[in-house]
Amino acid sequence: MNTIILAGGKSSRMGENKALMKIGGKRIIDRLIEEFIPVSEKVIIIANEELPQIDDSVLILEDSETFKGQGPLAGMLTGFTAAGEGLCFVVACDMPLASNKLARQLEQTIIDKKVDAVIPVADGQIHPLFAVYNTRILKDVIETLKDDKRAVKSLLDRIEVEYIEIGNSSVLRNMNTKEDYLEAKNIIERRELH
Ligand SMILES: Nc1nc2c(ncn2[C@@H]2O[C@H](COP(=O)(O)OP(=O)(O)OP(=O)(O)O)[C@@H](O)[C@H]2O)c(=O)[nH]1
Repeated sequence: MNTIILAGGKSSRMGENKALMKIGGKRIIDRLIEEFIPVSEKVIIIANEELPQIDDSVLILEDSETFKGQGPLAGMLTGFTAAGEGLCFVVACDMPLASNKLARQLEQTIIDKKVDAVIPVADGQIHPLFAVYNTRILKDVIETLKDDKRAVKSLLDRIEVEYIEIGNSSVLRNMNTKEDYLEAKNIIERRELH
């Protein structure tokens, strides 16, 4: 499995690049790289601005010119193209609690069920930006973007998806605002103190 970290958003609600914010003295992007390198053949980051000092083993790419900045689907297009045939785990750069354990569970499910994507559901909410996809859906990603549909949900309507209920999980917590950041920071720093 390859891992694609989506980091090409505008972070407009946060007011600063979410990927580069620090928790416990470490940037969130570096936390994600460390978490997913051990379970990935390749880790690929899709970003639209410079990310300084990233681990040498990680590939950093930009959105394609055609769909630049058009949302997470544009990043998935670049990531799936670079990854080639096979399975890709997609994670947003604003999920500092993301764990490789859950990613591996999703990977096992996509292998067993032979579907196009496996997406976790928590508290009735789907999390397509923490999910495993088979890159054979690349053409569906392109068609969705060409139809000017930017929501990942529009892609899901075209492909075969297995949803897995995982209950109430902080692993899937994402951060859009300063308040979300402080909550995630508290959880992680408290955990790392013990
Ligand atoms: N490559 C790429 N990633 C994106 C793009 N838009 C959003 N993302 C990523 O998708 C994830 C979810 O993004 P959002 O929180 O919805 O959007 P955002 O632009 O980061 O933040 P806001 O500007 O506050 O909406 C984050 O990891 C973003 O970095 C894009 O156009 N290209």
